[in-house]
Amino acid sequence: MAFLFYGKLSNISLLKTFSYLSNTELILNGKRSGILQFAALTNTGKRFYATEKKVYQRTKPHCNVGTIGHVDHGKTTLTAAITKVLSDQKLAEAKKYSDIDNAPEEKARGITINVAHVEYQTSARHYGHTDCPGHADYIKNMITGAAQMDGAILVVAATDGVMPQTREHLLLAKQIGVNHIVVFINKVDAADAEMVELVEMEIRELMSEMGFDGDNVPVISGSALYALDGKEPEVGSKAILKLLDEVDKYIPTPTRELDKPFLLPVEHVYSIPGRGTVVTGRLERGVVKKGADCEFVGYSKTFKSTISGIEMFHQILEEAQAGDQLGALVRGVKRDDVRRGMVMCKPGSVKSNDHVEAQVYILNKEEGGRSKPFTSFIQLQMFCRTWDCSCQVFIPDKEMVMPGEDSKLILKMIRPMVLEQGQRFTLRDGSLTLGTGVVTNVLPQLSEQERQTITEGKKAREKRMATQNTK
Ligand SMILES: Nc1nc2c(ncn2[C@@H]2O[C@H](COP(=O)(O)OP(=O)(O)OP(=O)(O)O)[C@@H](O)[C@H]2O)c(=O)[nH]1
Ligand SMILES: [Mg+2]
Repeated sequence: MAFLFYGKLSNISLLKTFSYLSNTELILNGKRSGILQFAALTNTGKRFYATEKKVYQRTKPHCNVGTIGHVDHGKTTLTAAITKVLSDQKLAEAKKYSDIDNAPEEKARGITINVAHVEYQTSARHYGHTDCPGHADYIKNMITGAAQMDGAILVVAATDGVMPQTREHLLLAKQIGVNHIVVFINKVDAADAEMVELVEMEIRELMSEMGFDGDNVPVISGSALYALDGKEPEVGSKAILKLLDEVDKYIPTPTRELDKPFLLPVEHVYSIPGRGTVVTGRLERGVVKKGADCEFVGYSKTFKSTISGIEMFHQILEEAQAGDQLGALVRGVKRDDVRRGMVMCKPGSVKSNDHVEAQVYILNKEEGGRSKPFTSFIQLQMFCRTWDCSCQVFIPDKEMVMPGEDSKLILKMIRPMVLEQGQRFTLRDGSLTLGTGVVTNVLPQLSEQERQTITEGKKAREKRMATQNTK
């Protein structure tokens, strides 16, 4: 943030010399007062300074990427090098290594993640780029979607080749649906050509083994350090530009949520005398028009209706877009037919389900989680969109999950709800948040008998808890 002006507010004439001030952030007596408005300034007589605040201009498609890979392979150096090389073309602000590595803390659902968000552009796109300082931060960031990646740059040092965290990050990326990965073989200044070739073969093989298109993934080799230091452009800055070119081409621009069939998780249901039933919520995706057919799905029910009116802030709309908080008047639906947690969507566009595979990060005690591990068959409450539902947990590939670990889990729910691949959720045990996760696979629906077993398990558990409390 550029420091522009410091003075007394009574001195308005001085302010006017800064014609671009209407686009600046005002800090009054140390407190941020939002975007500067001339009208708000007159006669306050307080000391202030104004700083420039950049406004995001949507001129290019946006895409979120990040660097992943083994410790010390050069993820942060590469991030800094990208901003350096692009700043020479006025497409980024150069960030120093230390600016990136001192990542600020971010809270994502009770979990603290150190994550640096860097911004840059190529001629084709605008990028948000995530770099984390440590392995644990990568794991948490990827699972919670703190900065959801549309694609990633896998950094592999030519001096080391594939290492345990190279595998782990790739596996996690595959698991949570980051399918487009561009590889950067780094540190070629410290390895011979033969070595670089071997590492490329190794990484292609590993990626194929994990279900990526190993034969065709773009692999670029270079030296992030040389690019950052402005040395030997062939392996330095030119390699970075080649990498960015491949990122532009290989990682698809995410489809805009507006292009998808509409979906609204129901928050509240009201009955308005003389008019009918109104459901409210935030439109998660798509565009909804007055007169459109809709379907309600959730809590084992599915039924159709028509949207006869849309309102936002007590004003009537013809059409609402993803992101809008709206109320929809629905024809022929009784108040008791709909409840919070159902979704209102384009007919046939989603299904409910009660059995999923997920990748979950379990909070440790400091993050507000449990202090003890848990094993299969534990009953938890799953919170997702506007609903919550009891579920039974299975750990498919280990005995128990420790706090602070991530794990694959199978979740069986007491009743079918709308669940989709890529959806994020929280697991809670009473008032304790146990973990956060992402649905990686929707599995075949449970049989009635299986669901009954979970219901009985839940009742038995509640009874046990009740007797424990009365003792
Ligand atoms: N020779 C050489 N060294 C490099 C290159 N890129 C990075 N390094 C060095 O490798 C070390 C680790 O680089 P970082 O960028 O911190 O690696 P990182 O992957 O971010 O490491 P973590 O965040 O700790 O996982 C540093 O000492 C860098 O200077 C390169 O292209 N060539
Ligand atoms: Mg780093």
